[in-house]
Amino acid sequence: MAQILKHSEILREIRRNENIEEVHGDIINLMDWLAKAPKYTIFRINKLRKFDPEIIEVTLKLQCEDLEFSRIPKFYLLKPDCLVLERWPDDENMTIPETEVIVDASCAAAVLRGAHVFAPGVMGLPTNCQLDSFVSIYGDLEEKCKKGLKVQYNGRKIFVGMGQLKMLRNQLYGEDLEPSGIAVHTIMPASRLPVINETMYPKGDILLQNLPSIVCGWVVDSQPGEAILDMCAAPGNKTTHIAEMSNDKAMITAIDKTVKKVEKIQANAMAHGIKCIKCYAYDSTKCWSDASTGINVGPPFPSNSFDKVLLDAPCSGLGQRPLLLNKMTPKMLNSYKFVQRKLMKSAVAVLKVGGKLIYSTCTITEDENEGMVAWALQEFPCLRLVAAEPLLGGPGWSGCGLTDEQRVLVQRFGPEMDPLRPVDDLYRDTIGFFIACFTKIEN
Ligand SMILES: C[S@@+](CC[C@H](N)C(=O)[O-])C[C@H]1O[C@@H](n2cnc3c(N)ncnc32)[C@H](O)[C@@H]1O
Repeated sequence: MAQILKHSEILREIRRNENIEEVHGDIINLMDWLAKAPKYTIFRINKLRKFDPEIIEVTLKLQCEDLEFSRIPKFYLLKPDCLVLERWPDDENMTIPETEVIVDASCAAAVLRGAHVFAPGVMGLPTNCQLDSFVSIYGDLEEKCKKGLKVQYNGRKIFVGMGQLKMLRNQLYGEDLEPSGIAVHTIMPASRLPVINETMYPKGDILLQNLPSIVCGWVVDSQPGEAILDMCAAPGNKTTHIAEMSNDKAMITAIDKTVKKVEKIQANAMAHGIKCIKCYAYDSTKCWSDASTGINVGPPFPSNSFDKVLLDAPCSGLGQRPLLLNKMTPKMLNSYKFVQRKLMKSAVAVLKVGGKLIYSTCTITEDENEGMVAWALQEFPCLRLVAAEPLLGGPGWSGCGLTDEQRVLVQRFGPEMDPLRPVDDLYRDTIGFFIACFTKIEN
């Protein structure tokens, strides 16, 4: 349970309700939910390319034969740009091999979401293993397993799946060795999510993306000809989505802090066959200056420049699932709202009157979500909160500075069931995420 948060004081920072007794049960449920993988795998489909679902069907049928199962998981297009894959049926039995491979916590989390085990994540492997033998994959929950362990690991560990060994000890451990590539080919994660990945398609055709991130693109709803600023864009997963939604016809400006990060956005755009994105390495907290002449020369930009601004803010990232290990301290957790406020200030300045500002985070804390919305509405009287449509996630938390009328305008993706808006299981069993949408009514 709440062991995933090393610092129990963090619980108080997540939801600052004065009556902590009242919300304690909710927070414990939230921690349990965070520790598990979502029940669905989601891929974003590149609308600019033709998508062939048969590749997935054929792959799943082959896996089904290997596993000696009788049927494949369900999969379907939720929308033309969103593919949903369900889990392997629960009544099909999985065998658990005796040989144990120990992997680090982030690798274990990836396996639970259907990934293979890559060499740098392998902490322990017995000496007498055979290539292609079947192994059980365990995640080290305490970071106490020494790299290269030869014997059984007896620390706190969690079974995350079974697979087939593709590398031996001499390829994984040794001085001056920097191993790369797949060390264990995952066959069946403990979550029963299918092992399907982007490499089965030409680069840029499909992208593994969490459903709320895709919803965020739908909220931006980019149209051809619109001037759109993506203030915190790297690696460009939402930037490429909004470009694709506009059929590569919006005028998108993407910013991130460093040249390296901007190169990632450019590579992503190229793989997706997108031309309508201009990228800049810049500090978005300073992306506004009235001495500037226009948006085409890059930041800083004049006031009232963009039809839409996406502020997908740097955040504490506590919505990631499964969250198996977390080193966040209360001090770190408290630091994010300050940069978010600075970014919000620039976002409001460069947004046109009548324009749309979309604020999002992949975290669960009140301060970074409802708290930011309440702060922005108080700080910028020119802003009005509008419905972040399509409203697919739940309403914002109560007791966090928003009225019920305001709570239903935002989207909080989490396990809560709020009578203000029932939410379909598909949109509840995602990562923790938050989206709010504002419009600027005057200067
Ligand atoms: C949540 S991630 C963005 C993810 C991205 N929108 C996507 O969907 O692929 C936040 C990003 O904000 C960037 N960032 C943080 N502070 C920034 C600043 N002052 N100016 C510009 N970018 C910043 C980080 O480098 C990071 O890439």
